[in-house]
This record gives sequence, C-alpha cells and structure tokens, in this order.
Amino acid sequence: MVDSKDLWAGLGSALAVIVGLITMFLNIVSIRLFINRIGAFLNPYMQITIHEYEDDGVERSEFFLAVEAYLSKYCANKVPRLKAELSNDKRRTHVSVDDEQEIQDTFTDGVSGGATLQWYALTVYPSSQVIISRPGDEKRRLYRVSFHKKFRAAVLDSYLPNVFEKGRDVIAKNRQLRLYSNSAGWNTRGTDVMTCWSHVVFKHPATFDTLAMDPKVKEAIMDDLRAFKEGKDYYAKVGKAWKRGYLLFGPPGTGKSTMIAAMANFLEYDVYDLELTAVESNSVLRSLFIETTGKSIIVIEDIDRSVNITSTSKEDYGAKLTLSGMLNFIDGLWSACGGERIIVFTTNNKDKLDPALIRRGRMDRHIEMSYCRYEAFKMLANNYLHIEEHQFFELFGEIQQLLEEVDMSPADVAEHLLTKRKDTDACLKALVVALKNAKDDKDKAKAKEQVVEIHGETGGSPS
Ligand SMILES: Nc1ncnc2c1ncn2[C@@H]1O[C@H](COP(=O)(O)OP(=O)(O)OP(=O)(O)O)[C@@H](O)[C@H]1O
Ligand SMILES: [Mg+2]
Repeated sequence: MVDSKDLWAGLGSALAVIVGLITMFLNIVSIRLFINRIGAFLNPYMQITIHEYEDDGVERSEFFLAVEAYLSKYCANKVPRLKAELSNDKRRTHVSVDDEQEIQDTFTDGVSGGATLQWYALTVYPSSQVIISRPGDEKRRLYRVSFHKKFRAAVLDSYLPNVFEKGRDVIAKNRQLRLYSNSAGWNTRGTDVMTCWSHVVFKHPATFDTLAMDPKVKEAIMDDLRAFKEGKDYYAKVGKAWKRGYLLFGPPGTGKSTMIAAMANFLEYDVYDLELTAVESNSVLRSLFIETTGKSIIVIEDIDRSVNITSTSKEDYGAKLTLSGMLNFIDGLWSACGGERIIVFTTNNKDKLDPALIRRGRMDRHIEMSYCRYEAFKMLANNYLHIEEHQFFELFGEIQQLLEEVDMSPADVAEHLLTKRKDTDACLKALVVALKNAKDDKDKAKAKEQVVEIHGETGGSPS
C-alpha cells in the first residue's frame, strides 16, 4: 500500500517540475522576444514584404504585379538576370526580374533627402508536410524591400504609392487592347438567354497619322483626348465624373469608325462596341455598362438607326429600351462606376437625334467628318501612294479644284488610289476621271432641278 502522504508528496514534486519547466520555457520565449526587440531596436533597417497572392490565396495581388512591372521597367538594367515568359495569349514575350536577386532603387524625397532601397525578389516553398491542392501552390513569390528606418514615412506615404502607380501604368501599356462586343447567349446552366460581352484582341491599324481630315481639327481632337487622359486630378478637383462624350457625324465613308480605332490606339484604351439592337431593356443596358472597365471607349454606331429612342418613345411605355434609360446610361451611372471612360456615338443623320441625347455635357464634342477636301486628299495620297504635292503638281492642282466642287467621301477617294497602286500616274488620272463624272452628274441634277423649279413656278409640267 502506498502511503497517501507519499502520494501527495510525489504529485507535488511532479507539479513543481512541470511549473519549473513552463517557467523556463516562458523565460526562454520572453528572452527571445526581448533579444528580438533589442535586435530590431538596434537594427537601423526595416523591411516590407509584398506577397504574390491576396489573403484568399486565389487572386494575384495587384500590388505585387505593379511592383514586378515597376522593377522590370525601371530597375532591370541594374540586375544581371532577367527572365522571359510568354504572355497569356502566347503572342508576346514578357520580361521581368528573375527570382533570388537583389535590386537597388533610389528615390528622393523633399523632406528626408535621397534614400537607397534594396529590393529582393524571393521564392518561398511550403514545408514538405503541406498538401498542395492548387496548381501554383508549390511555390509563392514575394518582393521584399529593405530601407533605413528614418525613411519609413517617406517610403510608406510616397515611394510605395509611386511604385504602384508607375507599375500600373507599365502594365496598362504592355497589355493588348481588346475589342468587346455584346451578344445574346445562354447562361452557364443553359436555362436562360442573357446578353453579355465577349472579346477579341483589338488590332486595327488606323492611327491619327493615317486619318485624312483637316489637320487643325485633327490636332484639336488629339489635344482634347490628351487632356482627358491626363485629367484625373482635374476631374476630381472640379467634382466631375472622369468621362467624355464624342458625337461623330457625317456621311458614310468619311472615317467615323476609323476615327474610333485611331482614338483607341492613341489612348491605348479597350473598345466596347455596344450593339443596341441586342439590348432588350434598360436594366440589361445598365448591367452591360457596369461590366465595362476603365480606360475604355464605349461605342454606339449609327445611334439613329440602332433603336428608336427618340423623345416619342419616352411616352411609349411598352418600349423596353427608352430614351431616359439611355440618358441614365450616359450620365447618371458614370459617377457610380469609377471613370476613365469615353463614349462615342456615330450617326449619318445628326438632325434625327433627340437633342437631349446629344446636348453638351452628355456629348461634349460634336465632330463632323466631312467629304474629302484637298488637305485630306494630300494625306490619303501620302498614305496610299507615298507621294507629295510637288511630285505631281498639275494633277494635284486639278484634283484640288474638283474636290472643291464635288462631294466624294475619303473612302471613295482611297478606293481609287488603291486600284492601280503600282502606277501612281494612272491612279491619279482615274481619280480625276471619277471626280469629273461626279461633277457632270451633279451639274445635270442641278439643271434638272432648275427646270422643275421653272415649270413649277409657271404651273406647267416639264415635257
Ligand atoms: N478620313 C479618312 N481617313 C482615312 N481613311 C478613311 C477616311 N474615311 C474613310 N476612310 C477609309 O474608308 C473606309 C471606310 O471608312 P469608315 O468605315 O471609317 O467610314 P464611316 O464614316 O464609319 O462610314 P459609315 O457611316 O458607313 O459607317 C475605311 O476603311 C478607311 O480605310
Ligand atoms: Mg462606320
């Protein structure tokens, strides 16, 4: 039999040992913490880490991607090793700083003076016990930046936001432009038809250099677009949504669609080509609009023909897509959806449009695309045939005179310049013949009109 006193004594000493061990452990931990703290206190440098994935482990961090783009663009010449990968669409190569490297960057801040920062591109591998459930989980990349503590505020308040901003600009520049169009399709369960965007790579060769029009008007449009693109602070300051509306009007073949492509290439914006006839209602229009992203041009071609949204349809309560829906689309919703969007309407008949739809403030600029006049012709001749006025002085003179009298669209002029490309002289002569024919037709039509007028006035009928 064990004596109960001995039992208690045994338990007591076991407890004392356990308490002793715990105390020792806590001491070690606190000593460690203490040492770490002293170390941190004495270490003049601090670090910030930017992980590749967001906390949810699924989405790649926008900040990480911006840092990667920033370092690749602005610091790549300072590192010995780069890596090249194919872009997602496998059409382009993408160069970035290779892993396990140190990259130095400097920055000057008015308050704290010049700072040197050390970036590290690192890859971390999870311990072997971790079960990998997703592709990409087998390694995680991160960027770590180390700098002197005295720059803490400057790095957090100005250097890192600047890296983010510049990195995002680099990403925007490198990305391929997209052309979105809306169409009706089955939803994923195959139960309902819905309207949604699909996209292809936008590759239109048109630029402002190739667009034939009055150079002064062209320059004014380019200035306007430039001011818009760089106007983020201005729009914020005056409390306006960061958007701009353009109405392009003019006869067929005068370059309205070409102008939109030139705008997209110039601004490096995506294009959303909104087909109104496929939009069943205001709410569909609204959801399509909400899905558009910033840095984009939303286009509605032939707005007068797309849908009957004149004022009369306001009263037509049966119409699902209404003028007021359109007006909301243009102004009301902008403020809710961030900014940097341009909206462009094109039409052959400006007069047919409801004034409410195109009043200034909704459509800020009305741009007339007109028939081909001499300045535009010179540009087309240069683009298509690589010729200048002085080389074909006489023919150019003749064409100049005819273009004053005859309305021919740039599309038609371009067509004549294309047909006999190898023989420049023949091309120009063919154009002169076409212009003369058009002039004859115009003169004949005019004469006929006059005859009708004269007979109309005298009450007789033309024989
Ligand atoms: N101003 C222009 N400068 C250069 N090329 C032009 C111009 N206008 C027309 N073209 C040429 O003519 C073709 C047709 O032009 P575009 O489709 O831009 O005309 P549009 O005004 O949109 O016509 P529509 O009213 O029929 O839609 C283009 O492919 C382009 O090559
Ligand atoms: Mg067009």
